[in-house]
Amino acid sequence: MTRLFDRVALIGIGLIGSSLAHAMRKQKLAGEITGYARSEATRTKALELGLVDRIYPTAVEAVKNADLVILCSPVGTYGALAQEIGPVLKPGAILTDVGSVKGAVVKDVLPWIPAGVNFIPGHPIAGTEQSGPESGFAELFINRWCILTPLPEADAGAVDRLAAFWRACGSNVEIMTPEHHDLVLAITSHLPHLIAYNIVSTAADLEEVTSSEVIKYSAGGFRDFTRIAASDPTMWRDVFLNNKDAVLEMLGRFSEDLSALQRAIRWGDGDMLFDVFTRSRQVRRSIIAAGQDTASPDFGRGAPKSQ
Ligand SMILES: NC(=O)c1ccc[n+]([C@@H]2O[C@H](COP(=O)([O-])OP(=O)(O)OC[C@H]3O[C@@H](n4cnc5c(N)ncnc54)[C@H](O)[C@@H]3O)[C@@H](O)[C@H]2O)c1
Ligand SMILES: O=C(O)C(=O)C[C@]1(C(=O)O)C=C[C@@H](O)C=C1
Repeated sequence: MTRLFDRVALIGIGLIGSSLAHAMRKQKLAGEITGYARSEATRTKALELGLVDRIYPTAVEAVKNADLVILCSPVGTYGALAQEIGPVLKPGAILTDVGSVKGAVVKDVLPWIPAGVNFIPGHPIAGTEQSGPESGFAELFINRWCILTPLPEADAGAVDRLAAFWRACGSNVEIMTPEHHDLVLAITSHLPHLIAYNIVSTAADLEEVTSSEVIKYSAGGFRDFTRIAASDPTMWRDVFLNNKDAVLEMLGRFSEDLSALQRAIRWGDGDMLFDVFTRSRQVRRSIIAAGQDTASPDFGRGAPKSQ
């Protein structure tokens, strides 16, 4: 793979930042990688793991002369970071992010971006419940979607360069509006996390009553929820605070459907339960048929496609 950017700056070196560093190293996409991390421990770890060539205690130092700047911290931090780095971004540079929400990011970041800098929001639909600089791996983005939500006035050449970057990391790239992204992700990612946090929290309350039986007898279904519910609390707090409208809309729909199931159980409506379960099973089968089952042992083992 060829070098796509001379200098890439990573702002925040956690799961996604470190995975990007690994992917860039593996595919030789960047001449040089710089980083910003707030803690001395993360800065030392990032150098030790070879994730970055140089790492700084301020974002301003990290982004100087960078051709591509990627915000990889929780969504709630982007506005203040953009305000800080906006004045020192290199003219012609691309500023992007990996945040799980897009509308709020545009609102928070855009006001601080000088003319001549290409701000192109992005979101890799790839992750795990792990966090921190040691949790990343180069294959994370392979065969996964990366959604870009460029503004209508975005420079087409810059969008193509960023799309080429994500393809080189192994992803398939899709372009959509921030509003559409937030609505889709509210049901496919945000609500499932809320449900997982809630069911595990309810079970933890019951734990006192059942004295450790929840852990002892946790079967596959509950265990799968605990994996999702082990995701980073700061990241997910910021997701829900910043995608409020779409999540509340989907939560409303979900609650109505849950009430319908509750009613079916109460009144012994087996046909309804059977129909809902049959349709849901079909969704799972479609995901597997589309090759999007990340739990499969073969998922993501292939090499990134060439551009
Ligand atoms: N985890 C996932 O599954 C996933 C998937 C796709 C996108 N995302 C998005 O990627 C971003 C990072 O998530 P992650 O999973 O890598 O989280 P993470 O917790 O592993 O890493 C985030 C890093 O940002 C640092 N950070 C926090 N506040 C900061 C600030 N003000 N300035 C600089 N750094 C700061 C933290 O110390 C941490 O090292 C989030 O915006 C999240 O929405 C996460
Ligand atoms: O696989 C997981 O652990 C994830 O939760 C990844 C996941 C998702 O919901 O699919 C989580 C948040 C993101 O913004 C993108 C991906």
